[in-house]
Amino acid sequence: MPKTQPNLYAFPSGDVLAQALRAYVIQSQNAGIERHGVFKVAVSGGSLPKTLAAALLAPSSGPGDVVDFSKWEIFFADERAVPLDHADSNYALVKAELLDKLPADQQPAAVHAIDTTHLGDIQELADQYEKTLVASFASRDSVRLPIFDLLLLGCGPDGHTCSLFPGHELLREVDAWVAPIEDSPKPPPKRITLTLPVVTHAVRVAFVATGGGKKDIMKQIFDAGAGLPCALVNEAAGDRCSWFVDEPAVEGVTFPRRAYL
Ligand SMILES: O=C1O[C@H](COP(=O)(O)O)[C@@H](O)[C@H](O)[C@H]1O
Repeated sequence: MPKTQPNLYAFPSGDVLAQALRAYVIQSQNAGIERHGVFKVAVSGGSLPKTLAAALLAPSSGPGDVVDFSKWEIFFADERAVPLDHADSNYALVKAELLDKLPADQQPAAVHAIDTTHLGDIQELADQYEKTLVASFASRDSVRLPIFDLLLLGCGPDGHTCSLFPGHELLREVDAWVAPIEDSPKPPPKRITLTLPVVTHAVRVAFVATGGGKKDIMKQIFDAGAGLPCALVNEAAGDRCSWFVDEPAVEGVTFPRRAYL
């Protein structure tokens, strides 16, 4: 069977990107709710939460354009081993950008932050977060991998995503759902992350990358296929993977763009 390609959607402005991202997330939300009554989504930190908030907090334009946070079960694609109110915490960022801005009747069904009693032992931190996934996605014996409805990911300027870094041995992890990393090249060094098999098994994976600072790595990911973590996701997920980028981020990239309809 021929391998499918990821969808590369490039937009002239952040506003247009946010509108398309909103439509895509709502489509994914509705499919998840239809499938199992909730929407199981994992989010990243970095630059993503701000763009996501711009997309999701916009007023609804009609009955087909409804973000129903009360059906959302939110997980973290990766997290830093810091307290939940620390400036480096991905949870703190998502809370400040998005969760704190939701009205009382639109609080998510669940927000799965890390259990901070395990900050000193990141293997334990990862194990505990994996147990959180097991509790939501059924037991590890009956489900080989959790299948998220959607992963909302960023792409670092080195091609990392989640806390999966180029050339790191964690890219070869095949068993664990959640893994610790002690030597992240980007600070802080201690983190936990969803593993590559979990990322690539999601129903949908969406990357958001904006700004000219990403154009060199985007060329490597799309035109050179250089074995970078983001490129590995593209390769394994194919057309289940969609990129929402602005024009500066893909300047010089020859990989064909698709129109977002
Ligand atoms: O360290 C991290 O970086 C990536 C990418 O961040 P960005 O600011 O370049 O978009 C992010 O997706 C990840 O969650 C975070 O822990």
